[in-house]
Amino acid sequence: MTQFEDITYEVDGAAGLITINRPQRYNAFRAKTVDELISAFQQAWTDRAVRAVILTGSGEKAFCTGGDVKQRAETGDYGPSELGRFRISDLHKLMRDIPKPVIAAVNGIAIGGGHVLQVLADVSIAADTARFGQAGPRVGSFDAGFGSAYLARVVGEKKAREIWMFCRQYSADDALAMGLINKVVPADQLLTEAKSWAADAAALSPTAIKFLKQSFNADTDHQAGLSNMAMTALDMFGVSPEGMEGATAFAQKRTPDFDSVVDWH
Ligand SMILES: CC(C)(COP(=O)(O)OP(=O)(O)OC[C@H]1O[C@@H](n2cnc3c(N)ncnc32)[C@H](O)[C@@H]1OP(=O)(O)O)[C@@H](O)C(=O)NCCC(=O)NCCSC(=O)c1cc(O)c2ccccc2c1O
Repeated sequence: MTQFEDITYEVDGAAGLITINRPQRYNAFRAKTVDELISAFQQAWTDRAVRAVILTGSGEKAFCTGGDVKQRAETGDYGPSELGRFRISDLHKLMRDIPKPVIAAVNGIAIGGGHVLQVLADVSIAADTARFGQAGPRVGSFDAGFGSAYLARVVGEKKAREIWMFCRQYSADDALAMGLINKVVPADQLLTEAKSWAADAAALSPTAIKFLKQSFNADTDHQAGLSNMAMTALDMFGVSPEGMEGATAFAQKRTPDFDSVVDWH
């Protein structure tokens, strides 16, 4: 089994269990974390014993809080990576393409790029203590690819626009009511519940599930092109004065002053 630094990966019954393990940063991801997540999802794809993948976060506070904003404030990027590029877009596509159900077990706050991961999971089960939301415009970032377009498919245009344009946080019950997640359970039952969903999937035809997942995806696969363009834009915006003001303000624990740096054209 591959040893990882930022995540853990184990096979538990029919489930490939991937846990983001950076609790000191509320399970925010850096480039290395994303490399490791890709590697774990690829292992799960080819392992016949794995019939569903569970994605969760370590500790009780956070599922994943997206990009590591402190790292970005320090270096303007998400740090070194195996292939020399930040592969979050590849991870998004992999979560969609892996022909097995991806179950997000949301154990705490899912925000920013961490929220996008739970949106892209095939199903999401949340602890009653979990919270949900987007944060990009607060920290000089955005996901104008799957993070916005696919979210709108999940919760509808009005709600998706509210989520991104006001950066509020929502409870697990709110998330369930808007169709953002599939089930809420007491926090101490979260992993048991997610594993039982994986076991249920394991009793079904793998090929039928593969065709169904590919069919569901086909209707939104064009969003991958949008995602490529959005990530190119984000690379440029992230290092702009406005993008950096958001990250720097977060790292310095102050309110961002976007007015002083915005380029109104
Ligand atoms: C998540 C919070 C709302 C929690 O607030 P709370 O008050 O409960 O806790 P603290 O704020 O005190 O946080 C505890 C502790 O964790 C650190 N931390 C939390 N989140 C992050 C993070 N994302 N990066 C680094 N560190 C984090 C926090 O600093 C505290 O540490 P101390 O040492 O001070 O104790 C709140 O923390 C919050 O709003 N967090 C930031 C959420 C956020 O803005 N996420 C990033 C959005 S941008 C993004 O995700 C993104 C995704 C992509 O896919 C990209 C792709 C390409 C380019 C850019 C991308 C990108 O930017």
